[in-house]
Amino acid sequence: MHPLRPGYRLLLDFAATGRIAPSMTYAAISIRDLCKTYAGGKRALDGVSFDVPQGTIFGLLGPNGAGKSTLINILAGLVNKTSGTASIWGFDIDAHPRNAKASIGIVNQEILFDPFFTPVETLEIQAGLYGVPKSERRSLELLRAVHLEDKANAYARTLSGGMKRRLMVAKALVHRPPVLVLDEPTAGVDIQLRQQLWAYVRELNAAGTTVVLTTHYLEEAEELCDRIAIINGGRLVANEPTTELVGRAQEKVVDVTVDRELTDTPSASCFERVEARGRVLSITYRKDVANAGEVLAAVTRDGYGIVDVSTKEPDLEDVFLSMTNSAG
Ligand SMILES: Nc1ncnc2c1ncn2[C@@H]1O[C@H](COP(=O)(O)OP(=O)(O)OP(=O)(O)O)[C@@H](O)[C@H]1O
Repeated sequence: MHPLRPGYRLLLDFAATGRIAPSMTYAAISIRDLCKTYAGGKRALDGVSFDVPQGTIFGLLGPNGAGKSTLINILAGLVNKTSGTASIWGFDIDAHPRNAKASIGIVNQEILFDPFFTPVETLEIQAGLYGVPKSERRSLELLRAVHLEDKANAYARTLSGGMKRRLMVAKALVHRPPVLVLDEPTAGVDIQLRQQLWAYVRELNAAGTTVVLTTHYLEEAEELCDRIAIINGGRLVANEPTTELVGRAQEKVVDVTVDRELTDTPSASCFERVEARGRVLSITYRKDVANAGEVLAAVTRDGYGIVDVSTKEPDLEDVFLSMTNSAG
């Protein structure tokens, strides 16, 4: 038996199977009534409660200053909460801080590592900090996974910004945490690298890792995340499957091309707004007030023939703005 730290015993189970054993009994992360008031009196979190289900890619969204980093830093053990509870992989962060820490890998917004170590040394040192035995380290495998194998022996200070960020991801994974948190991982990363990073996130998730990410790229959250929570001003304003959240945007736009130049702009009580350009009418309506058939019928009532119709589904940006505005 290895002289293991308590947290590492847990990790051996993951290492033995090569997969993270799912359990139906607890959420990957569970947060209840979490509050944080900073020393100066700023209330950054105000009674936040939610669960991150195991096996999901979970998006945590919110405008600048919403409290996302505060929440992640509490999970990481870097910020002390004022009240409430949080557990990671079933381990309460107060009662079992070591096991809780061993269960999570966090990629912070800031790039943090010693510029004089090489990537492979950086990962070996991190593995040492987590008590991962030498025989179970996989520094080169991780560097390959984040496309840095050819930089394994370069000084970290010579890496580009995108490479450093990928090294941060590899560093967060050395102890095989079942939960990976990425705090704004793609800020300042170009499109190609971003796609590589997301492809790797999807791979990790497919192998069983629960992923939590904060991002300002709403369309990415929409594309990647199974479920999205939105915080604003320290409060949770939404926590739903992505499809339901998007479905909650009530406004819909239908572009109608008519059979002749528009001489006047048709109006109807079911239209929220109308814009006319040449032969095209862009009509905004509320899904809870009217349907597309009623909107089109109103256009033909005005004597226009319809040549073409296209609709635009609301994206997360619309939902996000309407929710954060109404909560504010
Ligand atoms: N150490 C601190 N002391 C005092 N106030 C703080 C401290 N850290 C954060 N805050 C304040 O708490 C609030 C929440 O900040 P936090 O960094 O958690 O937000 P965020 O959602 O992560 O924002 P961003 O997307 O800009 O990183 C902000 O008003 C911030 O100014």
